[in-house]
Amino acid sequence: MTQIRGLGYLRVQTAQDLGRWRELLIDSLGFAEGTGPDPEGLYLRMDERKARLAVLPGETDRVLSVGWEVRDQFALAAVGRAVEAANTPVRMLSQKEADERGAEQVLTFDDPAGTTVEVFFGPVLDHSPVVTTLAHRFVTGAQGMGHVVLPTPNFEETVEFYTEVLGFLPRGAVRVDGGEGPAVRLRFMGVNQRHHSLAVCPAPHGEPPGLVHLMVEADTLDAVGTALDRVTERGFSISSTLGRHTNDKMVSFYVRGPGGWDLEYGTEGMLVDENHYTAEEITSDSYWGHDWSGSEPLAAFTPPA
Ligand SMILES: Cc1ccc(O)c(O)c1CC[C@@H]1C(=O)CC[C@]2(C)C(=O)CC[C@@H]12
Ligand SMILES: [Fe+2]
Repeated sequence: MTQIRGLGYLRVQTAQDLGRWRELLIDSLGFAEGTGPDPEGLYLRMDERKARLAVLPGETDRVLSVGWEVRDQFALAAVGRAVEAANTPVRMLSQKEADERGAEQVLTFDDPAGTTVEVFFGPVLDHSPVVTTLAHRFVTGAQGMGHVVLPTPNFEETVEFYTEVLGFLPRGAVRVDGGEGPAVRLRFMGVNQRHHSLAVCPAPHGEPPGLVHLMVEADTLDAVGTALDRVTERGFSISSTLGRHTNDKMVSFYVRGPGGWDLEYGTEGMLVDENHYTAEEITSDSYWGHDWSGSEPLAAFTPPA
């Protein structure tokens, strides 16, 4: 049994205009503005948490850390022991660093792809109303913040680490090789009723930004449709049109953010019942829609210049 309860937060660095990020995240996708220690940073709320997403100014566009939540200090200690037993060095963040992340205590280590993982307990709440420009709610709670798709240059090792060391449950796969030659799969993994909180995707170069997409879920199709109108009006590039996925049944679209990775914005994701679920291989990403033909190349898959 995994100790990890869900995706808790995501911290990214950006070299791009924070005003443009604001147009995307707050004005279009309906994130609520939160607060945090960096006066130049953008802190986004989805619920009663202080900040679920932090976009912080820096030299390059890259993921700073992916934050996974555990129940309490005992679960955090158990994760620390498991990671150390796998010969991966771990470090406890300082009080100041934990405060910056809005958590009581945070453990950090690198995954085999080089992504900085943070595991935390005791998220700090902000009880002020979550004021969004879409008048909707984000689906979080026991399903966590959403899901991330991480690129990795050493796929098998990365999947083993998340499943065998951190205890993520396999939640199926999709072949991305066109069916010929050696199988190349994108693998989905879950830790709660959300079908996947994590997917890992083979990427040859291990290039920044170290992220393929972040998915967040809204409670209504109207919020998703309205968000799609807004990103289109504001001239953001639509990586994929609206469609319904075959595995998690999510209706979503993908929009390219200023950082070279996508935000997937969806609704109607299924709830997995672990008593009956088995990991399946899907042969199409969607029942309908999800036309990727207009997508600009993802930074994570673009070879270094
Ligand atoms: C297949 C699928 C199901 C549920 C999801 O939340 C989800 O993001 C995906 C992946 C969608 C998409 C794909 O299938 C083809 C390969 C793609 C374009 C990528 O390289 C990243 C997203 C992938
Ligand atoms: Fe996704």
